[in-house]
Amino acid sequence: MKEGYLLLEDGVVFPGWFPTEALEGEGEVVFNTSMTGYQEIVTDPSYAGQILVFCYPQIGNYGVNQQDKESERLFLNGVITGEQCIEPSHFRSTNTFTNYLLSNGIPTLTGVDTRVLVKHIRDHGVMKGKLLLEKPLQASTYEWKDQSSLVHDVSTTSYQHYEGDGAHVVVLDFGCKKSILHLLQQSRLKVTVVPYDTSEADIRALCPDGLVLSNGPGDPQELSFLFSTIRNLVEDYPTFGICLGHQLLGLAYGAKTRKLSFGHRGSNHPVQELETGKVWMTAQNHGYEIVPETLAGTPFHSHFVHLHDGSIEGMKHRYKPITSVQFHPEAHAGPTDTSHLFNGFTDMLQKGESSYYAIP
Ligand SMILES: NC(=O)CC[C@H](N)C(=O)O
Repeated sequence: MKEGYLLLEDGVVFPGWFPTEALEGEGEVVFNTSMTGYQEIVTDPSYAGQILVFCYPQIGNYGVNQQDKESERLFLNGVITGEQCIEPSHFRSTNTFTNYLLSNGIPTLTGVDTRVLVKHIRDHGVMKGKLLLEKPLQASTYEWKDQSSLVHDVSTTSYQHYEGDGAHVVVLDFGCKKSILHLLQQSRLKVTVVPYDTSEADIRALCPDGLVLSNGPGDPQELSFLFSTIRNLVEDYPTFGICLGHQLLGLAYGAKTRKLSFGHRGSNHPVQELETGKVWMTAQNHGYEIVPETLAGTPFHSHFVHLHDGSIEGMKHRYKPITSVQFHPEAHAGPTDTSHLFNGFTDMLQKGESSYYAIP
């Protein structure tokens, strides 16, 4: 153990400990309220460039394993916890959480008063932070860089093909979680994952029956060079957008996005489905939202809303088979209550667009 510090961009310092190996790091400091699922969370590529604070005080109790990762590499820039378990207990565990992070080059600070830290972020909004070995100087003496090209760093660089005997779905990979691909494969779909900047002509050449716009890190507005490609494609193919994919759909049709003060990251976010009035518990990990008023000029209806702050959590095209969710129906980590949305999409691909019902 070695003393270490989190310095926030606003100058506030949180002391803690670097366990075994002291790696420094920097990134946007965000928090997740999930009590379990830490391995799925740290392997979600949407956290690229961020320092993640776990609200739940004790992390690592059941170790890490070969099955629960959402990507092969870890893309986040740091992890902050109250306490990390060094003697995990689970029949599948192959390593401690701490060693898993460090062997993947991820800085981690523990022994931090995460309750005060999370309250600070809730009051002042997410901001950049640095994990430092030496007692920090004034925040203004450091350089605070903006992150860019995050999607470029996490997307596949070549086509990935997965055989299946059903319809063919092409996944635009902005940082796709593995469990999204698993759910598509479970429906026996043939799946092709393509780099996020694949041209419209190349995607059409794959003769898809449908498209998935995946989750991914960073500000969706940075991908403005893709908006016309996305719009042209989704006009012709049934599409399901997830999280970043949902935001890109909105932007492609002229809606606007903005940053939430402290984001939605956790496994117990209630959303209401407006057509039925039903409330679902969902897994979430996003820092941006579609500005509700700007949906008015688009052919989309808001389909789900967040019950904490009324933000848009899903939308549906008025007459084309295009739907999207801001939350994560694939869960991992989190509740699987909305996994039926995948079946809705895959059924539509198998049975044809006529099975899509528009909102009157
Ligand atoms: N999980 C995601 O796809 C996140 C989308 C986007 N990067 C956001 O933070 O809002």
